[in-house]
Amino acid sequence: MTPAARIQASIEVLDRIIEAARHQGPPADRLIAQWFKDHRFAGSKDKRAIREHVYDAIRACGPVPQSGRAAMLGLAEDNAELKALFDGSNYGPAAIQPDETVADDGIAPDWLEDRLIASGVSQEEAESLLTRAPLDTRINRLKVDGALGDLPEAGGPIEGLDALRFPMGTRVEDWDAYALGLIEVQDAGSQTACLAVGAAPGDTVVDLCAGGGGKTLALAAAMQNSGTLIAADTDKRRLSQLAPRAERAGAAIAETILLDPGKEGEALSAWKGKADHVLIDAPCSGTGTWRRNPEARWRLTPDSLDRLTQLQARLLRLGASLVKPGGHLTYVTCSLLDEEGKAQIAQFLDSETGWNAATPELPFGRPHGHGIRLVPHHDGTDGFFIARIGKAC
Ligand SMILES: C[S@@+](CC[C@H](N)C(=O)[O-])C[C@H]1O[C@@H](n2cnc3c(N)ncnc32)[C@H](O)[C@@H]1O
Repeated sequence: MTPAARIQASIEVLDRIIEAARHQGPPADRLIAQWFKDHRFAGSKDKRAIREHVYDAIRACGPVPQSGRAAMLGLAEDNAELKALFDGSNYGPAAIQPDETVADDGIAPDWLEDRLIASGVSQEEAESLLTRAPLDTRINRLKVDGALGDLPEAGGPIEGLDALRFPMGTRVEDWDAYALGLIEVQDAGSQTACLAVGAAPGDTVVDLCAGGGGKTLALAAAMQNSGTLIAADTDKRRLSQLAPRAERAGAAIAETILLDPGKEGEALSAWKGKADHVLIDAPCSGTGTWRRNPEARWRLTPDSLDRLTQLQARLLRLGASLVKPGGHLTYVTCSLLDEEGKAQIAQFLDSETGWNAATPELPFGRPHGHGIRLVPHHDGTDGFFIARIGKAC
């Protein structure tokens, strides 16, 4: 494909992504993969270039762009080389017309930018949400005693964690060490959240929103496969990913429970007041993960955010009911919006007696309300709010 044809292809892909963002359709990654499947003539260099153009354009547009072409024109505004490719050549994009619509730049749709500002997120911090994330891995201590053997790439140790960082796009999934469960892909922020829980061998731990089990596996390792570890979620598809992952990681104690939305407490009644630790990795807006899913900011609406904050408050109360006297609850969101983090914990502590803030010293993050906040700009991790609260004895 010519460079101009790659731009036109990127415009077509962006059209699909914009349409999907407006109607809660498939995520960008899946749409890009589908486009490549439908256009087999695209070679590996073409694919790499198209993927890069598409993600650069998504990052460049704050609000949802009017069209793929408007998004690409927005990206080309400060890039003369890119602009020159709008040359009307065969398979390339038509020449730029005077008064053509150009998408707005910015961090996010206006209402969402306002919410970030209201949550005390600085311009620098907000911009860091749209940078590119490295690939972090956790060394699985259920399988690795001492030093990890040689890997195809060296990776840099992440201070404060038992972890290695690789450049973005490193294909660790192709490595033997990954297939053998010696390393797990997990952002350093997620690893920090697992550390906050403070799970130890012999404990009873409930991972209330376990999803595919990324944090469950880290908890099993912290517990050295000793104790009770419940992984619960309402999403059958995600929860079903845990068994093969646990097998690979040697996480023998993870037990899954599929929850019925609205009736979660019934399935968990056996653990009421019994858990040493409850982790709530709550469903959230994901504003802290825009480095990986930049188009997620086009999908969020004030209504969907309201629904999420209501669900978070409900899950917080449900999780708290499982904690035994003297036990702890760790509440986590990969979001920098205070209504999903700092304010949730403040409201809980204001309205419930017998609980106190107990967030431990962690390798990343700065104090934020009763917890800590991690931001790519400061911590090099995804954005997170993490708070641990303790129940009186
Ligand atoms: C941030 S994700 C969890 C990611 C997971 N802990 C990990 O480390 O991979 C939030 C999860 O909450 C789950 N969820 C949504 N509503 C829920 C509910 N009512 N009860 C329990 N889990 C719920 C979602 O299905 C999703 O898997």
